[in-house]
Amino acid sequence: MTLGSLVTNPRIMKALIVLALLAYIVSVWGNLKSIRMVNDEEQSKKIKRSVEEVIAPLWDKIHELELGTGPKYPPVKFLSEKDRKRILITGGAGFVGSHLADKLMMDGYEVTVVDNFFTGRRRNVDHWLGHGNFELINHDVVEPLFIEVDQIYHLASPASPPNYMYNPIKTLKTNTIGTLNMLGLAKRVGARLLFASTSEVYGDPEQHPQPESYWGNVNPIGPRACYDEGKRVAETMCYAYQKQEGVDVRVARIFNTFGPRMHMDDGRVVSNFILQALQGQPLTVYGSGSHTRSFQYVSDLVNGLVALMNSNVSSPVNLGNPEEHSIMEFATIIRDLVGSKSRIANLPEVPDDPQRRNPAIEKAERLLGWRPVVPLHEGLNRTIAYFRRELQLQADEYRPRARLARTRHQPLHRL
Ligand SMILES: O=c1ccn([C@@H]2O[C@H](COP(=O)(O)OP(=O)(O)O[C@H]3OC[C@@H](O)[C@H](O)[C@H]3O)[C@@H](O)[C@H]2O)c(=O)[nH]1
Repeated sequence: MTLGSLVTNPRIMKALIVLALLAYIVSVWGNLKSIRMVNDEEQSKKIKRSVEEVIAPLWDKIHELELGTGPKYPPVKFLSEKDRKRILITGGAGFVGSHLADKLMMDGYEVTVVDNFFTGRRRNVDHWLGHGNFELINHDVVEPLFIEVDQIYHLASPASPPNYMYNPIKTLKTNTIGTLNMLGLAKRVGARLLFASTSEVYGDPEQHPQPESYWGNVNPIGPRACYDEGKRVAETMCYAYQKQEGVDVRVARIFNTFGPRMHMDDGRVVSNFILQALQGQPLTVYGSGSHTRSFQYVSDLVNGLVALMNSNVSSPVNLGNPEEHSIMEFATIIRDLVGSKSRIANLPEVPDDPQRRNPAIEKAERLLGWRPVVPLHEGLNRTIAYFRRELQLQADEYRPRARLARTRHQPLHRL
């Protein structure tokens, strides 16, 4: 059969056309496949690149941790096992408690902070989180606590008048049931307990300055009674446990204290005046402003608490700075230090407000070798700097306002 006859044969011709078509399809499919393979390769390279970008910082972090260059803590002294006491601070995330935690941590002790975060804040102690000597427990002292410790600083309680008056029953429970629970713990584990009492046990004092021997002048049914009487009965409990159960107790009567980490809007006079001066608001003086207070800086107080805890003085000791000012003087001092043009506004006086307060500190000087050393202006400047920073940090989120007391003449005047 010749080639010509093959081409002219229609059946063979059809078969040749089908074959040619098949060959074409196969070649097109082959080309497509090779194009797809090139795309796939590029895609997987891209994915690999972006995964590397995400993972790289994690590798750096792991490397950092391996080298021990992770979170940086303030320098901590090394103490041998024998000297490294286990210390509990109730209310340790609060204003005074967190400064005390700093000191005890830096001195090398094992510190357990217990707080219910009613007025305490996690960020006051978050620079210690993760440290081997530090533990933070979210717990309310109104419930019993079972841990092993050598010393207990029992500070848990709201301290600013608007805060402690906000829920008087809770303030009473914290100072009574809470103190019973902590004394029970001290008894069980043989720990020494220091109770943070207050100058408010002297009420509106008729003796001036106030020595520890003064019994006070407290209205037992007034608006401040939940705190004043709560603290007074807590002192009674300490000495009952000492007498009946042999618990080793210390009682610090703490006078007005200020410093960084005070709540900006907790309603105390220092925080109110600084905030008002920084925001150009009127400084609110309750009554004529002739009543007096004596203010100590927080680091002085912390040194006093530690000296008292480690002393052999078990009767109450005043801790305060005897430099006394009228509230009106105090308003002008703060306004001048802030450099503010705020005016001073006199509001109605608050009920049962103690008229004069000044600590007699001879006992602390004689028996503890302690006296306050930070001058008022220096402490105020540090506190003002802290409030300025806080206001900047919070500028985008929320504008704190000074909190005003409830007065005899409700509602409060508009300023
Ligand atoms: O805006 C304000 C706030 C307060 N004040 C006055 O300033 C004085 C001090 O008031 P604070 O609220 O700071 O503190 P107080 O002295 O009343 O109570 C304090 O006493 C000692 C501690 O135990 C407690 O921290 C707290 O109860 C009071 O006379 C108060 O009436 C003002 O005039 N204007």
